[in-house]
Amino acid sequence: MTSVGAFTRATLRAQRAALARLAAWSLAEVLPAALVGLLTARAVDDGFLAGRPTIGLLWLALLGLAVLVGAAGTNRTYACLGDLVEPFRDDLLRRVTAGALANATGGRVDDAAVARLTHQVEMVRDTWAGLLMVVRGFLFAAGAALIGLFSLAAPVALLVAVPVLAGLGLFAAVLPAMIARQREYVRSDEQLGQVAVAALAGHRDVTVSGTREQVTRWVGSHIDAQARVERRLATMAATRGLSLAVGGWLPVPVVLLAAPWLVRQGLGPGALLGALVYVIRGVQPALHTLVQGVAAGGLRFTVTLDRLLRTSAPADLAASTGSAVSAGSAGSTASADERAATAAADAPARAVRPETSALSLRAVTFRYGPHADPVLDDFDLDVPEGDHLVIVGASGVGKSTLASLIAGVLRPQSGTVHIGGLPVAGASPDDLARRRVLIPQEAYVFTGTVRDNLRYLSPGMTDGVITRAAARLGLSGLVERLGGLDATLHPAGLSAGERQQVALLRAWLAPAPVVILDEATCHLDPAAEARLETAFAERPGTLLVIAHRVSSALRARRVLLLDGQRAHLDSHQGLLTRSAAYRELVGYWEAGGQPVRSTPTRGRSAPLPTGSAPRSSP
Ligand SMILES: Nc1ncnc2c1ncn2[C@@H]1O[C@H](COP(=O)(O)OP(=O)(O)OP(=O)(O)O)[C@@H](O)[C@H]1O
Repeated sequence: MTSVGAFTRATLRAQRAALARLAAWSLAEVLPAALVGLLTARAVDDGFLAGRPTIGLLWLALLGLAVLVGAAGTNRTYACLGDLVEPFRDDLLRRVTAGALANATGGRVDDAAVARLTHQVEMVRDTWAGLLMVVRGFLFAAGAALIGLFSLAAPVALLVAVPVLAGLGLFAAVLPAMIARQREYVRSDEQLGQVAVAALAGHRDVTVSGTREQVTRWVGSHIDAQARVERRLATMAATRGLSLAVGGWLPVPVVLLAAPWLVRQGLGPGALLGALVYVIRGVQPALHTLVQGVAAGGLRFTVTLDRLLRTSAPADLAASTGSAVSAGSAGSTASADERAATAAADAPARAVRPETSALSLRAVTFRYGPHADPVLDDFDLDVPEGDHLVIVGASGVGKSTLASLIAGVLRPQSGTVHIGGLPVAGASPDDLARRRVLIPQEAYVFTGTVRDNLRYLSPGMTDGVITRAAARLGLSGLVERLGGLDATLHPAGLSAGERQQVALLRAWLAPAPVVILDEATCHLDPAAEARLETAFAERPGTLLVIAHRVSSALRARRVLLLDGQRAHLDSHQGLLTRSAAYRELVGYWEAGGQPVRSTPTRGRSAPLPTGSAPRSSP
């Protein structure tokens, strides 16, 4: 990848002629700065102090002429700046566009990314222009002042040069740390933005699932991090002030303290005044502009250009993927998710990060209120990777509560829950979202395009993958009925079954390897339910189903029966043989009724056997 230094050097080399023109007009611009001290000294020593005010005024008139030449120079430097900056912007834009094309997946360019990058290019162009003017201004203005000072009084020039160089050295020494802090700032600013957008976009889910407190903590931790970074940045600003004090202000007392000695060396009062004018009007503002300009725009320029060059390096990308433009070949995060989903849609037998799909609950106790009976009491459960577990039990026994505890939507009062080795307590919403998707009985859809509803858990998913997944789940007809991916979906216009199918397709596309269906097919007919459940069982990862019909239990590898007093884990056949409660439950189902809870009291759940063999593909 091209570095910021290499890119700017190459740009400057390619624009030598424009740089030479800028330098020539800059010389004209700094003419007054070079002459101001000399002409002031002449006006005072040869004119006003010598009793010849006309001569003094003539010297000042000459200074006025120099100011006019300087103004013309300033005017022309801006025209030259355009010649330097516009080709720089064009180069960068070309590079960014080429990078976006190379990053395109499935023939689609990420429009939002291109818009963001283009905006950043404009920002880099502006800061580049500012930086050129600041550095050029310092070199010419401070150079002119020091040359003027030298020709007026060489010893004063030497006295001034020492603190100026010390101030510059101090600034140069802290510059790398400043760049690092600025980079940290940009990164944490971006992260906070992403977190805020995620929290805002999901506020309905957050409210519905009662996770407001966790999300508030999560956003709050990013705000605190941002505040810490800003404080560190402010400390750097203080160091900047120190270098300005040394380089810009120290020369004044140095010259004043040395004044008696300078006068003894034969320096007239006019020359002394002229020397101070060079320091106060020339060196000091030049240094101030340099330090402030480099610290603000320069740091932004370096950090933003660095990020642009990193994110839009078509050559590097082509090298890493073997092809500059090839469907599904780019190395971005979105395309990685897409590859996972493509694998899920096209080759269900292939594993999607199965190492993250095992579940375990240890000594979990949960109650809804401090004085309520525990819904789960000292409860243990192990679900191995790739399992297909159906949870059954009477209404109100705690099946949805268990699903919410596994998903991290509820937190137990005691005990631990792990998904793929990750402790659910304290996991961020992002971490949880990467591992599990929970579809409740009342599916969540929102007003927006069908595509946005389906990509809600997998942003960046291409239409091709969505269409293939819909076909795989037998939901192409639904997508067509809804008017296609571009059509706007109005939740009120959908039946409960259609809402469930949208949510199921969305869950299928999600990168999470653990899928929890909490009566998520209860509004579908048995045939549709069977088709969708079978498809989810073939999806790589672990599947948990809270059963609505006995047929779900027949399809599962294992069945977990919650009966209030005990929990039983076995195959459907095994439970039929061994558990009277299960036989009763199946009897209710077969009679077309809803099982009701028969045992209101709860005791310690029986320790459950921990199945170990992974589910095999049917
Ligand atoms: N938010 C809540 N506040 C207080 N109690 C609750 C809450 N949600 C559920 N409960 C109670 O917790 C117990 C378990 O409820 P849960 O919904 O987990 O059972 P379930 O087995 O999923 O029932 P169903 O099959 O009817 O959905 C029930 O007694 C229920 O009334």
